[in-house]
Amino acid sequence: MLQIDNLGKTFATGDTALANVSIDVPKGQILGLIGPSGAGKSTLIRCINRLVEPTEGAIRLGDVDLARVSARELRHQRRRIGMIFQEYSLVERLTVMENVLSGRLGYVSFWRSWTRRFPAEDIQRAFRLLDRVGLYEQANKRADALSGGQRQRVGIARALAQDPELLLVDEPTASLDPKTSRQIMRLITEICAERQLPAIVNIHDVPLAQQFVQRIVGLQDGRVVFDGPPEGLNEQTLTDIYGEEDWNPDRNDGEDEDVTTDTTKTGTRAPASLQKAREASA
Ligand SMILES: Nc1ncnc2c1ncn2[C@@H]1O[C@H](COP(=O)(O)OP(=O)(O)OP(=O)(O)O)[C@@H](O)[C@H]1O
Repeated sequence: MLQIDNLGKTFATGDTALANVSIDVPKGQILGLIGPSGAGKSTLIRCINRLVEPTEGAIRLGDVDLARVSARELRHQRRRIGMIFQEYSLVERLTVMENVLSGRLGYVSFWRSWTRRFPAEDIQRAFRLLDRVGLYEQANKRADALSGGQRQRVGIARALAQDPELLLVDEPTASLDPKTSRQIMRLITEICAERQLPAIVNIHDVPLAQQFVQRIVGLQDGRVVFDGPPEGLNEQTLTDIYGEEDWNPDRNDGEDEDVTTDTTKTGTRAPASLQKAREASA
């Protein structure tokens, strides 16, 4: 479905953010993108919808190479890609319904979008989506009256309103508490399964990724250093991705403690992040 081939990005500053990145994402697969700060996760997501121009490589969505399409064609192609953002990117003073309908803006005429007069079928679709994300009753509320989790549900419904073939999800839970984060990840994964939608989720929280995604790609310094199932993450592969000191949050908290083999808290020698993921899914 999505085929990223030998993708590279070097910024004008000379910083190489991505090098030789090749990833295929089949229909319905949810891929969690992990890696330390500066590894290139956002750049990869932004190259796919060409918010950042790739320096080399191909990004095929179906049979269209998004890296090669003209600016005019790109507007059309972007309708095929739904985006979900960390900070929701809602229009706060508009209602929930209006925010969801804004996902249809790429499909309606200039006049309709300017006057915000959407076809009846778009409104029906928006109600169905609000029902699916559990916000049917909130349709007429202003976005700024919602909780963070509810706002993210609006963001999900808006992305789906454009009937995308691919979801790009950038840190969807970074502003949410742990329970709401799990609810949002569960909703995204269920919806992807229902619609056979492929998704790339940029996610900092490794245990959360392990709990919900089917495949993990680890970036380090712009290169893919891990590509496999969540069970493939272990002390060695996490060290490949995050470096010697950085992948275990417990280790960072305690200056001199060596907690990678801490048996007091976990009762096992499993890396803490893996242990947390097991606990969360238990
Ligand atoms: N506009 C830019 N100009 C120059 N360099 C940039 C630009 N945007 C990103 N970079 C560089 O590209 C590299 C990858 O950055 P990117 O933001 O993609 O990383 P990231 O993995 O998303 O990090 P984080 O988790 O902190 O968001 C970094 O070295 C960064 O400094």
